[in-house]
Amino acid sequence: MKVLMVSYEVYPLAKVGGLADVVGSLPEYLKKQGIDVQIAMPYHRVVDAKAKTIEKTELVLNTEKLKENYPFEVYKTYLEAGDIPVFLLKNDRLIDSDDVYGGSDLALQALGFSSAVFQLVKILNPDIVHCNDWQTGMVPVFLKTFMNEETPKTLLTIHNLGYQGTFDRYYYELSGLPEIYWEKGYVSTGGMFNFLKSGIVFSDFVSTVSPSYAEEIKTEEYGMGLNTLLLRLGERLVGIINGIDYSEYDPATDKRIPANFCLEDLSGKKECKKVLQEELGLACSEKPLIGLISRLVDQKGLDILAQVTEDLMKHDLQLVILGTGEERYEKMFKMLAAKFPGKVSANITFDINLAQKIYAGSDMFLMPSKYEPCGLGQMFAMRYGTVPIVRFTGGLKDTVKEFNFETEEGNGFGFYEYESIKLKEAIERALRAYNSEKWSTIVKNAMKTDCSWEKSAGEYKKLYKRILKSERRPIDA
Ligand SMILES: Nc1ncnc2c1ncn2[C@@H]1O[C@H](COP(=O)(O)OP(=O)(O)O[C@H]2O[C@H](CO)[C@@H](O)[C@H](O)[C@H]2O)[C@@H](O)[C@H]1O
Repeated sequence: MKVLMVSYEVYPLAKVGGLADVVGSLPEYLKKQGIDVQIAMPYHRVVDAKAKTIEKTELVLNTEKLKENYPFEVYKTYLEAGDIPVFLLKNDRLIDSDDVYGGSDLALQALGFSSAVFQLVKILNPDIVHCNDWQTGMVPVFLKTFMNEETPKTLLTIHNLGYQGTFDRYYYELSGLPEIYWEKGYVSTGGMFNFLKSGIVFSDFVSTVSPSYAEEIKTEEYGMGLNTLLLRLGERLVGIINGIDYSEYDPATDKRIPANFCLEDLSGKKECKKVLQEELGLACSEKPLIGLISRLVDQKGLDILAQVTEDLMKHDLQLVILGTGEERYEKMFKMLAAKFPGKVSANITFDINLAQKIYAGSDMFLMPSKYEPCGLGQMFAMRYGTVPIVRFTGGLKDTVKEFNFETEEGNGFGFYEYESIKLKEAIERALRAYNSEKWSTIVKNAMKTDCSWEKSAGEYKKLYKRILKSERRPIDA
């Protein structure tokens, strides 16, 4: 079975968030399941610094379905893990920024890229095209509109419904697609061209990154205006929990952390904490150290955290933040660090090595998300013996269970209602547990939680088979 995965982010070539982690690691595990996987992504400028070798191919992909042609040259590299071919689609006019999402015209860039992928599909001839997020939402539209018998089936994975890629109608006119799609509301919401919705309407199957989120997005509360459409998908909407790469992220062998450790010998974790405290100017002590690594955006529950930070500071604890995002949150954490030196460290930067040190050196990991399609942070944290404190929503609900002092089951702490008081109570429960004799049991339970890709890659394989067997989905289903 041949699968072409299409994504804007692929770790290590270009990473902004969790999308990169998933598309950078899942293919290796799919290959182990016997699937022939290839990847297509834009040739972002950052790729040059991350790829070991890049070769130019003879291929040029014309965006002939669009009103104007934006030729994409095709380069090729490989993901070291699993030796997976990656096609890099290059057009310097459209990809004109050092930042993955910093392009001067992101709508045109994504439209051009998707149209070029359509041409690439005709050349590579996969059985399934597996698209990811709004940036690739137009690929299924081009495929279904101009399809013949050989056209592959399509799967669109939603990593985050909060980002739909909505743009002015002007871009729909550039797409060269039939006006009837607009009239029927297949490609728009509220008078705007909506890339993600287009992808959902035109894909054969849609998946998201946890079973709970797959249920949640059918409701008004989480559906971001697309709940009715998602509900109508019925069996064609599937939730598969993400995994993390257990060979790359292994506390027993990870070279990015100051000392290695494992379930049987946790002494290295203490060393990681000490070095982290020293590096970040925190007082070296046994006090519980809470880490938070996140894009600093509303989704991540930072508004309810803001309401309780002062109260939390009354406790004997330390807090390390790593993130970038909305200015108000960046400012909030900087001010907190200034007010509580030695107790709070705010690192407003993007640094994957520091992230690793925080996952390994913290005692607890905070993720109070308003919504969370899957969440990888809590998985990395647990792998490194760091106990998650989460809001039980989406993938957080599927991976973290409240520790029960009687049965000694559970790998973390959490709360359901999106309220600051509930968050504060969950943190306080974790702090009490830290000072109890049960703490090492909780740490070990977290480390024993299986977040590896093996099982989920098997689920994707089953889904691909199901997609191949099923009828093509009519556009207006
Ligand atoms: N400043 C910084 N420096 C270094 N590393 C940083 C960083 N800020 C964030 N990261 C890293 O970026 C990744 C974030 O992944 P998440 O899955 O937790 O969230 P994200 O919202 O980006 O992903 C979306 O897609 C993923 C993948 O499907 C879903 O799990 C998730 O729920 C959904 O919101 C982690 O690897 C984290 O360590």
